[in-house]
Amino acid sequence: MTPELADLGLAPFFTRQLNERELEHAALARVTEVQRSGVVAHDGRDERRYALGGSWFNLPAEERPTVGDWVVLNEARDKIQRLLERKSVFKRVAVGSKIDVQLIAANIDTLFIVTSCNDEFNESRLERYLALAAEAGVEPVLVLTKADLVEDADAYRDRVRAIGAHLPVEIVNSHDMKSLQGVLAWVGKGMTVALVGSSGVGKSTIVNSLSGQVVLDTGAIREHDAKGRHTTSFRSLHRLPGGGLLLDVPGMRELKVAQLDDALSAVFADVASLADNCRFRDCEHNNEPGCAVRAAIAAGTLDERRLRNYRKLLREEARHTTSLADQRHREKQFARVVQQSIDLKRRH
Ligand SMILES: Nc1nc2c(ncn2[C@@H]2O[C@H](COP(=O)(O)OP(=O)(O)OP(=O)(O)O)[C@@H](O)[C@H]2O)c(=O)[nH]1
Ligand SMILES: [Zn+2]
Repeated sequence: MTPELADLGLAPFFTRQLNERELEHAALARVTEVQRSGVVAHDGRDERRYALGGSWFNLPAEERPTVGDWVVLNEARDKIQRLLERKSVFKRVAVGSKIDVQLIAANIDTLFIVTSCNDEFNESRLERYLALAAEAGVEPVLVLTKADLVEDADAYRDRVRAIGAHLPVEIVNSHDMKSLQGVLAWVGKGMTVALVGSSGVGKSTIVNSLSGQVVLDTGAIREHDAKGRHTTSFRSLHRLPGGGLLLDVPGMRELKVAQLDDALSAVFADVASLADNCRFRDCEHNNEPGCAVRAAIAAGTLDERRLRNYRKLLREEARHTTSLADQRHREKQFARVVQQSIDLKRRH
């Protein structure tokens, strides 16, 4: 594989998926834009459009290429043959008469969850983003901006620690490259990052600072100059001077809760494990006797807000999964829970 592909984020995770024939003859490309009946992809030399034939559109949306995907080209390098398995994927789930999945971006390594050291800071919103990152399979890094405008930025670090003791946190002034060194460490060579966060928290400012100069929007690969300062941009994928790639698609900025299921119990593992200790297996943590969750709230070791937000996200999640099959499954599960609690009461 050419070094240019490594610059585009090609990693062993992807090359391992190639068969022998492909390893010898095929070329790879990374998708930089999705269009109505084709995609734009970069093969390490050029960025060009590839038409997608009708057979691609018979596939579910999740099996069609999205920005960030790696694809195998034919030997003539004019057609996409297949899609490589993804390391991670962000998707949006719209629920109407049927569930409609829309892919936003694939193969992001790190998600910068950007928030400011001021009133914009909101634990519940951060938990929502953390759940999204977990669902997508992406490592989250919390970036707290506007540290230069407050006395005690570390207080915000503590508030993040209360959500997750091991979450990586970077406290920055987005205008000041010196304070962005910690952030820079997450965008090493070949790493693909994306940013989410409310409007005005400083996402664009961070990108401009990291880029060191205006992000070029031409497609051609430019050689790094002697000082390695040039930034190159391929549609939605911007190459940063440090060797990392920034994936910037409109959909990322408006990310909402997708299908969260397991991700929620991961982000709220503390609540879930407390609930394991409730006397009743179907405890709703209201006023039931022997409720371990209520006990933790009373003891001050669990924030009631956290329980509320967990419930709210669970409810949203429930609304998102309303296909008939799922409904039946839920009904069965519910019947089982009811039976369990009847059994439990009999035994007491
Ligand atoms: N003092 C200070 N100002 C900042 C910092 N980060 C961002 N700003 C300012 O905040 C404003 C908004 O920053 P943007 O980078 O445009 O925010 P954004 O997140 O990209 O916003 P959207 O494009 O609406 O999503 C600008 O005026 C920035 O100069 C910071 O760390 N310190
Ligand atoms: Zn309980």
